[in-house]
Amino acid sequence: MLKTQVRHAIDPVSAKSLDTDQLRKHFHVGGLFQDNEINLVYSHYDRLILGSAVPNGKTLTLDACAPTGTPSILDRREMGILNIGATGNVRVADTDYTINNGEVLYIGMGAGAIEFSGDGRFYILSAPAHQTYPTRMIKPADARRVEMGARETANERVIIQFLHPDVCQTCQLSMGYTQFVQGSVWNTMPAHLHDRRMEAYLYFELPDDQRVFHFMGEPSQTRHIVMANEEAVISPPWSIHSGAGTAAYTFCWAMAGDNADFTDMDMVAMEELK
Ligand SMILES: O=C[C@H](O)[C@@H](O)CC(=O)C(=O)O
Ligand SMILES: [Zn+2]
Repeated sequence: MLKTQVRHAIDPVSAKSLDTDQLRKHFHVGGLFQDNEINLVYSHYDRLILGSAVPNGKTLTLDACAPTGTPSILDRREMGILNIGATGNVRVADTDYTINNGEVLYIGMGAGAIEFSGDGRFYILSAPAHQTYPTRMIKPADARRVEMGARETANERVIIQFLHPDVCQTCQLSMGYTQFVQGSVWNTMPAHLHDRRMEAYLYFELPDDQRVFHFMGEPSQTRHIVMANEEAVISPPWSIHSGAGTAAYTFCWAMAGDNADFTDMDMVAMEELK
């Protein structure tokens, strides 16, 4: 079963006035990863689609998706899929790809219908594309690893870059995940902005009774959204995106927009945060 929802873009002036419920309605994405369902959220920030497929032993097919208006979802789009569950299978254009936990499949524009099966919990990301790049599997050993932070500041972590210009060519999608060294809980602090690109985070591998306080908003108007395991949050181009967990976790980040240069970000000085 395919379920879709659309989230319109909110400007920073409007966002200042939102209360907790309204902030969550616009930016927080809960209820993903339901057995036997494909759940997609079509965001108007750079038209990124994020979502999930949990085949739970059956076969789930993703083909037409009403918000894109095309016969098949990838007619004018590219896709990245991360498996956060047990080993599963994705079938694209008559080829079967076995995807283990922590591996990423890139699917180029025009691939046609996508079939999910096996025991995977698939996190799906898709952005508009202008040309076809080859569909391919990317394992953690093929990805770029960037070590960041320090134990003293509780932000020691490794950023593992899968859809990155040095690893896998894409039109605009960039994607990977960040893992923590034990005891570190802060992601993306010091914070940054990149008005050229929106971003989405999926928090996972977080114990069910723990939470991540995700920080968003303009640097001088920060707000927090409390995140549980396997929940996602949409980060507008004008917003910081940072989090602190009450326990360790992993998170998948993905971006769409202009300039796929990962390092093209504007750091926010601590004194600017309010
Ligand atoms: O623009 C890049 C993204 O915000 C993330 O890659 C940041 C991140 O994974 C981290 O600092 O832990
Ligand atoms: Zn970022």
